[in-house]
Amino acid sequence: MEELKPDILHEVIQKRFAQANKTSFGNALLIGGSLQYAGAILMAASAAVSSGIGRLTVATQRENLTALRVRNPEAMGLDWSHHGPVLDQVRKCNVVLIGPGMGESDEAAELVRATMRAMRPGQNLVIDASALNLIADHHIMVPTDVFTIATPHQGEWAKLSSVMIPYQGSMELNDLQRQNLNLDVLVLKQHHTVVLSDNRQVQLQIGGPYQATGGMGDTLAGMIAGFIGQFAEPRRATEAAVYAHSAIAEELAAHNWVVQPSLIADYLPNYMARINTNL
Ligand SMILES: NC(=O)C1=CN([C@@H]2O[C@H](COP(=O)(O)OP(=O)(O)OC[C@H]3O[C@@H](n4cnc5c(N)ncnc54)[C@H](OP(=O)(O)O)[C@@H]3O)[C@@H](O)[C@H]2O)[C@@H](O)CC1
Ligand SMILES: Nc1ncnc2c1ncn2[C@@H]1O[C@H](COP(=O)(O)OP(=O)(O)O)[C@@H](O)[C@H]1O
Ligand SMILES: [Mg+2]
Repeated sequence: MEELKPDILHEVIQKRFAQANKTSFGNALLIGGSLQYAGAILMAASAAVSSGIGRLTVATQRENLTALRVRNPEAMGLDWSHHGPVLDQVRKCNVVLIGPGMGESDEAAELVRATMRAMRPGQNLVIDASALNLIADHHIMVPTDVFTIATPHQGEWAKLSSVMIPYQGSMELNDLQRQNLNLDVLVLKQHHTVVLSDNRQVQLQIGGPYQATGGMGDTLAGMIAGFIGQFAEPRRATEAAVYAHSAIAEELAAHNWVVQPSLIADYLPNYMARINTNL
């Protein structure tokens, strides 16, 4: 399979134009974070903010909103139990990330279903973690007219696609199920993650076991949403985020036994400036 190369970063990460304002860099909505898994959506939010998204709203369980405001005052917050305002925001933004730390309650399933129904052509949807399991368990249809990116780990992909882990080495099988599930891009996370889309299959050749820690995927999901929100062409933006996430981890691993996912978000603005400076 073709290697995902660093060229993707130069292609995707574009210098900001002088007259730009926050509306020039996307409007993202992140949905997730039950009481038990609040950290997942907070890590995703930090990653999206650090990536440079123009505007960010997080819909989460009410009790998590104070932590969100303390950790990322840049983000706006919504109580996810009020579907009306959440769905209004779904319609306004150009990218939605749903799933990190969402949990698998019936209420969470209802919100996944309602979000999918509210989305319109031209919008982008990143589906991660609990949302993938909810889609599988509740037979929720992924919309065909929205650009969708799924980011499962191998356990989540086995459940969603019925391609069991020993068979996931077959890109033919994975890609067939990607298409059957109406997914435009499949980011199948593992050591050397693969990214599958129409007529293109690439594999990451960087990164390592210093990334094997909870929250690493939540951080990647926030980066993908942040990159898609502000850079043209969602497939390339996804690939760039996948590359940058592991490249930063690899840099940090030179001096750190384990790479804390939050540290990746902290280093992201510096890493991006080294790819393409705004000066
Ligand atoms: N701080 C927070 O708030 C955090 C919150 N988080 C959030 O919590 C939610 C639940 O996440 P989770 O980690 O409890 O279980 P989850 O990923 O659903 O796995 C379930 C089972 O699948 C398997 N499995 C797992 N990985 C696999 C792999 N790579 N390859 C193959 N199989 C794999 C494994 O089953 P086993 O193989 O052990 O039978 C595992 O027990 C989710 O929304 C997430 O975003 C986390 O991000 C952590 C930090
Ligand atoms: N041994 C490894 N080598 C390279 N990358 C890894 C390794 N282990 C985990 N990762 C990366 O860490 C992330 C884990 O994602 P995920 O399982 O969704 O974590 P979480 O849900 O806890 O945030 C993925 O991007 C995966 O590729
Ligand atoms: Mg995950």
